[in-house]
Amino acid sequence: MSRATLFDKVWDLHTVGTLASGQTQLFIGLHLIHEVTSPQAFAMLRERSLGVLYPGRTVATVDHIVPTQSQQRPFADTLAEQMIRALEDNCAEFGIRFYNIGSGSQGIVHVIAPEQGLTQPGMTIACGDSHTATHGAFGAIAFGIGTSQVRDVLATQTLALDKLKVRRIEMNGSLCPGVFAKDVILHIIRKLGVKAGVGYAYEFAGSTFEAMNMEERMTVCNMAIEGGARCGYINPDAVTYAYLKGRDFAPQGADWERAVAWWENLRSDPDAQYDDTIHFDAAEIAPTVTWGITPGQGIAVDETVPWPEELPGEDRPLAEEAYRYMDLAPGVPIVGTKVDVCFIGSCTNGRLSDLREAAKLARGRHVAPGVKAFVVPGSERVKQQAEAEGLHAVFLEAGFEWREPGCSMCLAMNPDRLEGRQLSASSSNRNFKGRQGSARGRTLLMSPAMVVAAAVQGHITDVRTLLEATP
Ligand SMILES: CC(C)[C@H](C(=O)O)[C@@H](O)C(=O)O
Ligand code: SF4
Repeated sequence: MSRATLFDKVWDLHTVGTLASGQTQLFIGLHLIHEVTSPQAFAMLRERSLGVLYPGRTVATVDHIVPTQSQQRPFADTLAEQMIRALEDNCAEFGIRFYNIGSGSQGIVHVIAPEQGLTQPGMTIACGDSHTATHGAFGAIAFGIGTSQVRDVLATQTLALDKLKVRRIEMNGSLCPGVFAKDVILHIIRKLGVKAGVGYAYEFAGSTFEAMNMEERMTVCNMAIEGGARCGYINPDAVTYAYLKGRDFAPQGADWERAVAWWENLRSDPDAQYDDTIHFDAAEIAPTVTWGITPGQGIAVDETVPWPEELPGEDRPLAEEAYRYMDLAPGVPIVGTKVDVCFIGSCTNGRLSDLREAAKLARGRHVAPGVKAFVVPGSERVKQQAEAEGLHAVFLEAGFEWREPGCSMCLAMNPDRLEGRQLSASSSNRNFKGRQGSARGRTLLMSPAMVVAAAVQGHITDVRTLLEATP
């Protein structure tokens, strides 16, 4: 198998057969489920009197609907209570491992699987959730699926799929101070657009990604879908293996050596054929922030909101819609935009290294008057580790709230919501209209460090100006 990409190799190794439709029947190694997209799938199984074929290959957690303040049961929200009950019942009935609240391992699905070593190189991973590409950071082929496909995986452990093309996104060089993995992916999406990846898997390659730790790689792969790519991945390397070694579900002893040799074998060949290759230079990336209503409407923090004439013709109608919705005028600097709410968390930036970066900047500073700022760890383990390091104390002292793990205000299927026209500085991945709970609420996406900068200044701030003053 020379001249093959990791994507090709993993796809071929998991191909059960070709269906009459021409689609591939693909075996799914790991299936992750949460409370939002699974109940109907289980209902469909029951309707057809089907069971779960390999219950050991499905792992469940609860994340979207969990309150991040009082988690006392029954939840105040009866719909949320019903959803968690349904998951509890389904997992009990079908013998599926469930990381429930208080288990010590609950959290956002894309945070908990990697931290337990469930996510491994060369796997096929599916989840009824569009940000499943996060797991591609390990060199897995991981993608989001719909509820009827969740049913298919439960019943057959396979999916009927069309093979994707592969685009290599090569970035080389070091990131400038104040520039993080989040800025890298916001920059890529800004340059390529939110639809460019449709029909593609994105392979992120080059020295910039090689220099990233696993959590940074997850941040990048997490947002592949925001660039239209259903799946994004990075070839596994020594960084991947060092992260995985010793985790709960990682291979042990002699199996470990065998696994590493196998994973190495799955890396894209040096002369692999790609359907497309795009080059970026890391040095050209500045702290990046979105000004509009898609993750592609981003600018460097020291730029002004773009004029329609500066944008390609096809992007102008959406820009007009965004000026109106966001109440931001073209030509105006984004720095200085007043913020109401500052949110650090989500499957993009709710991991320990994100909280460490944020705490570094928050230390010795205070949230500006009138700003509500809160930190939501991505999982119970992240919370526990952060507390062991004293990060929670740094945040609390700086005037941030310190919450229980969950998706929280990333999409506001829980009590954490914007109100009215509030504007949020958010470390999450989507800035769609109404995304954070209020039909007219506004979201600016940025790195956790930029969220802290906004929180302490009360307005969008170039994090580099604070870094210079950070001891
Ligand atoms: C609720 C879920 C299906 C949804 C997704 O697919 O991504 C959510 O996680 C999101 O981020 O919008
Ligand atoms: S944190 Fe946000 S993006 Fe991630 S799974 Fe939850 S709702 Fe979706």
